[in-house]
Amino acid sequence: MNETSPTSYRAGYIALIGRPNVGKSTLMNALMGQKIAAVSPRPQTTRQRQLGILTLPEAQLIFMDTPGMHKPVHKLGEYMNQVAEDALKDADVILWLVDASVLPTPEDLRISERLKSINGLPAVLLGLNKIDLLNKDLLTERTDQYQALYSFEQVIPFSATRGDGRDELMQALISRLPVSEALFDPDQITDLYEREIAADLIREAALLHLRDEVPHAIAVRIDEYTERGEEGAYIHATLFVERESHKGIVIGKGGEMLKKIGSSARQEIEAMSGRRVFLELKVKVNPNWRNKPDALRWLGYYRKKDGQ
Ligand SMILES: Nc1nc2c(ncn2[C@@H]2O[C@H](COP(=O)(O)OP(=O)(O)OP(=O)(O)O)[C@@H](O)[C@H]2O)c(=O)[nH]1
Repeated sequence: MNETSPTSYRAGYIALIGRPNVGKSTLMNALMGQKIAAVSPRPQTTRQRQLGILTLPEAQLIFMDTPGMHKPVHKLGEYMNQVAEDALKDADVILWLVDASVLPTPEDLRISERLKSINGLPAVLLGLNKIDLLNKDLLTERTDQYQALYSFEQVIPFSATRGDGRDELMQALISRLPVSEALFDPDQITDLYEREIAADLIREAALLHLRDEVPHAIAVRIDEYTERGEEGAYIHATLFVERESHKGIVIGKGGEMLKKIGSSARQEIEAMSGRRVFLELKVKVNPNWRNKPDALRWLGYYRKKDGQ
């Protein structure tokens, strides 16, 4: 097969869906060979849709990493669910990821009901992730349990962290993309600007270091992102929390916590951007920001498509 032939090249969109914490961002980062999506052990790390563009000699795979589908409890939650649904309609193939190490949950059931309620969906593949945590004898049984949820075109067991099944997964996806020329420049790997990625990495560092009740109420705004030539980049960012008490927790005793968050985030941003970074963080209270449409808008959580 001639790899450059326009009649054999494939390109298209792959929607990654699944309940929070099943490994969508981990898979995307692993396939891309670099970190472009925030990953953390806490659910709902991914808030906005973002593209990961992987250009290979035979195909261009455009991954849409979507926020985990969950029951919305505030406006931000509603926004996140809407983003996920939009991605489904735009996709050429849907990859529904589940955590094979556990039984299907009520949230998985909700997703299956949602998919069944949308007409004219593209092919839906089941990605059984985290098989490294599953006893091999259980794989068939677990596959049956998930297949009972939806009539999938194909089931692919894999492990995003260990790499098992990754080639099969890639082949399954590529074979379902339309024959097309590349849709993005081969050098482009994401549609997010570096500063948006940096904001996500700072939020991720905060999620990793903080205790349960605070993290979801944190938003990050990049106030300044300046190139300083050979010296690297200077970034000033504000972490918004909902309560005065949370501000104290984020800053920590003698500023220790904020220092830790800043130091982890700086290392991640340096790895992502390939240059030195000077990072300054500040914490501000914006009460109940998750329920304020104007705050959501200036923090970037509006639906770009509708211009809302
Ligand atoms: N053991 C194991 N852990 C995994 C695997 N894939 C992902 N994880 C872990 O699962 C957790 C959640 O991963 P994420 O990639 O953030 O999950 P997500 O589905 O993007 O989550 P949201 O952003 O909340 O929607 C992280 O701690 C990952 O390291 C896997 O194949 N095996």
